[in-house]
Amino acid sequence: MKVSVIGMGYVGLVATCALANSGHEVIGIEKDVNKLTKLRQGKCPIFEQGLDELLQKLISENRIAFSSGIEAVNGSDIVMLAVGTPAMPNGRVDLSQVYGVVSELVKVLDTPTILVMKSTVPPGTGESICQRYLKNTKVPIAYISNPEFLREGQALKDWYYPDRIVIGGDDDSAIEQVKRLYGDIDAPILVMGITSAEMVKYASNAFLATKISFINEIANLCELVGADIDEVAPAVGMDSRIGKEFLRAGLGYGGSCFPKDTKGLDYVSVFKGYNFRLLKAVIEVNTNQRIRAVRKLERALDGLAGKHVAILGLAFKPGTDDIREAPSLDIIPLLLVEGATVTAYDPLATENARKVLPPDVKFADNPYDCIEGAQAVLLATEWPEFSQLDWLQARTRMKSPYVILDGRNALEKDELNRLGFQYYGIGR
Ligand SMILES: NC(=O)C1=CN([C@@H]2O[C@H](COP(=O)(O)OP(=O)(O)OC[C@H]3O[C@@H](n4cnc5c(N)ncnc54)[C@H](O)[C@@H]3O)[C@@H](O)[C@H]2O)C=CC1
Ligand SMILES: O=C(O)[C@H]1O[C@H](OP(=O)(O)OP(=O)(O)OC[C@H]2O[C@@H](n3ccc(=O)[nH]c3=O)[C@H](O)[C@@H]2O)[C@H](O)[C@@H](O)[C@@H]1O
Repeated sequence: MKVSVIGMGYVGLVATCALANSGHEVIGIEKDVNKLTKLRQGKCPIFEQGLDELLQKLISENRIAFSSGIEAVNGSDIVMLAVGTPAMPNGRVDLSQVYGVVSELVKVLDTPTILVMKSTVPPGTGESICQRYLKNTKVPIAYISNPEFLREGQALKDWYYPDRIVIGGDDDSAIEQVKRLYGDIDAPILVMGITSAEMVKYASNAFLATKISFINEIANLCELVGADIDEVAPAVGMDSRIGKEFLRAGLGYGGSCFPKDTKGLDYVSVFKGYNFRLLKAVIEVNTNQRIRAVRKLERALDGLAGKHVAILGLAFKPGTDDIREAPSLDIIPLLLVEGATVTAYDPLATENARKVLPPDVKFADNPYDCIEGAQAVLLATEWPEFSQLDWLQARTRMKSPYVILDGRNALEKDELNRLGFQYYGIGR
């Protein structure tokens, strides 16, 4: 099939490469000329294991193309939208990129097509687009909601092996065409109304965020009653009705989607006159989890003023250079405000973090230099290299009282205590 994908962010680029790799004729459309130049050279603007290689292979085999002009969509069987839907400060979803593209599309399209919404948009958006933009177009444009569930760091695997494919629409022929798009993927395909498909995406992210905030609350309680979350969480998760995934306690969820989608769904609820209390609590617990970490450091160091804290890990999770809504970005400014000195290290995300963190943060080239002279280490992202660190050597680089706050429960507590550290985890 001939497919245009608009927006070469994370999702758009993965979709473009994966669809081209599946044999579709794909053109990726991006308005940011810097990104476009990189893409044409075979360089991904984001880090994702295996994506650079796939992009280069597709370019060398002439199986992928990029354009900055939206007119390139003409002749496509499917036009897929993967532009950003960021949160506004009040939590409302900023749909300006989506509406901007849709209003341009209806002007330039001169061949019938199917508009497939990959971006995460609040329930009701698709119906509103159909009413406002797709009623009296020059050529017929069908609308399909097709939310994406991939995770950063394993995006290609998630694309090819999804748990389900959700197709929301009411045009049978368009639904069949979109099913063909995923013809090589072996997964259940669920067809439903447009608004239900949009809700599936928000409900899924909100539920996963709820699991994380729930286990964080249990971990906080474990600390008070003397239980160990490492023993509790796996045993709880073994109940197949609960499931073992997303029960890792830590500094709370970050990333480009859970924070914005939970706030976005809460905004929709308020707007519709519904008080989604549980969701509000999930968001509040997530914020508090960062603050609790700062307070733990403050107690362990007997105040933060004049103390040196080393931060290991800046990305919102390992395997990515993405720092959007990362716990480190909330915690570091709090430490600075309390008068601490901060050094930081991340194997991939330093350059991205440097652009947004205050200038007084010092960045190290390796974990040992980061730890040098620090009284406390906060492990904020569970990169494997941190668990494999020579902690004995690390201790010789630190100063008393040798505090480790393991914000991801990724380190060997007993071993670190044996080496003379004051170890603190989350609920262990
Ligand atoms: N990042 C992720 O892991 C996932 C994201 N999503 C959803 O996918 C959507 C996209 O997310 P990201 O890829 O992270 O977004 P992003 O914000 O990183 O990228 C969006 C891209 O669209 C481009 N763009 C905006 N307007 C354009 C226009 N008129 N013409 C051409 N290009 C245009 C921007 O320049 C940018 O490169 C969001 O709705 C997000 O919620 C869904 C699942 C996973
Ligand atoms: O809508 C999206 O953008 C995507 O959001 C998440 O994917 P992603 O943000 O890439 O990352 P996750 O692996 O889900 O982790 C999100 C955050 O939760 C945290 N987390 C995750 C699991 C856990 O048990 N505990 C925990 O604190 C991670 O550290 C990370 O900060 C979802 O997992 C995807 O299904 C979804 O498509």
